[in-house]
This record gives sequence, structure tokens and C-alpha cells, in this order.
Amino acid sequence: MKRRLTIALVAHDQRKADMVDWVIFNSDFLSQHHLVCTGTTGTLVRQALDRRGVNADVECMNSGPMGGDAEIAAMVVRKEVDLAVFLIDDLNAQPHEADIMMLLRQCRVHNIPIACNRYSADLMITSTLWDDDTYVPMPPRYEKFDRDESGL
Ligand SMILES: O=C(CO)COP(=O)(O)O
Repeated sequence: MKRRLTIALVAHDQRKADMVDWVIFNSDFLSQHHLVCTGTTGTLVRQALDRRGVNADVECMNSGPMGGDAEIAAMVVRKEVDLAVFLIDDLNAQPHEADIMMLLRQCRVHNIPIACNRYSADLMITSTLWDDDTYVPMPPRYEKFDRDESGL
């Protein structure tokens, strides 16, 4: 891939093993890009890659519950994130649910691709669209569907 992406990596505690496995599986790709992570996720990602001799650019924010999600959400708003991989623990309540919802919402509002499972993440990082200069992502449209105007 020609482009150097900024990829946000975030995982809840019960999803961190899955994140570390995914990062190791995709280490060749991820070592070519700038990784921005919530605190504990980033520490585990950095350790896993270092242990395998993979030189990666890993930036750690605060821990998620202490504002790391909010910091990454702000980067999304500023268009400083190209892709997010957010492995959410859907089986256990999180104390910072509001921050989680905010990060997810900002990715939707600002048209940032976000993968919430490994399959989606694999599909997104292997997309040819990243290097397709003719492809312009269509931003979300917030307008009701009007059959008469649309002609459909
Ligand atoms: O809670 C998180 C995301 O909502 C993850 O934060 P940590 O990576 O600091 O554990």
C-alpha cells in the first residue's frame, strides 16, 4: 500500500486477547502505518510487536475510561484518523459507555470506517480503495427519502 494510514486501535479488556492476535496476524501491514491506541490496548500492542521484532509506530492515548476514547474521537473529528478498529465487549457493561458511544458516533458522523470485529477489520485493511485515487468516499447524507423528488 502506498498511503501511510493513521489507524486507531481500541479494545475492551475482554477483547484484548483478540486484538493482540489480530495485530500479530496483520503485523506486516500494521508496521507500515501510524497506530493510535487507547492506553492499555496500545501498551499490549507495542509489547506484542516488540516481542516479535516488529518495529511499529504506536502512539498511546490515555486509557479508555480515563478519556482515551474521547481523545481518539477528537482526532476523528479533526480527520486525523483514517480507520478505526474497536473491539467492544458486548457481554459486559462498561463504566464509560458515554465515551464509547461518542467514539462510535463520531466515526459515523465523520465517515470514518470503523471495524468492530476481526473479519471487518481484515476486509477494511485489505481494501484496494485506499490507493484508488479515483475513489471519493461519499459523505453521509441526512435527508429523508422523497419518492417524488427522487424519481424512484
Ligand atoms: O476502554 C477502552 C475503550 O472503550 C479501552 O481502553 P484501554 O485500551 O486503555 O483499556
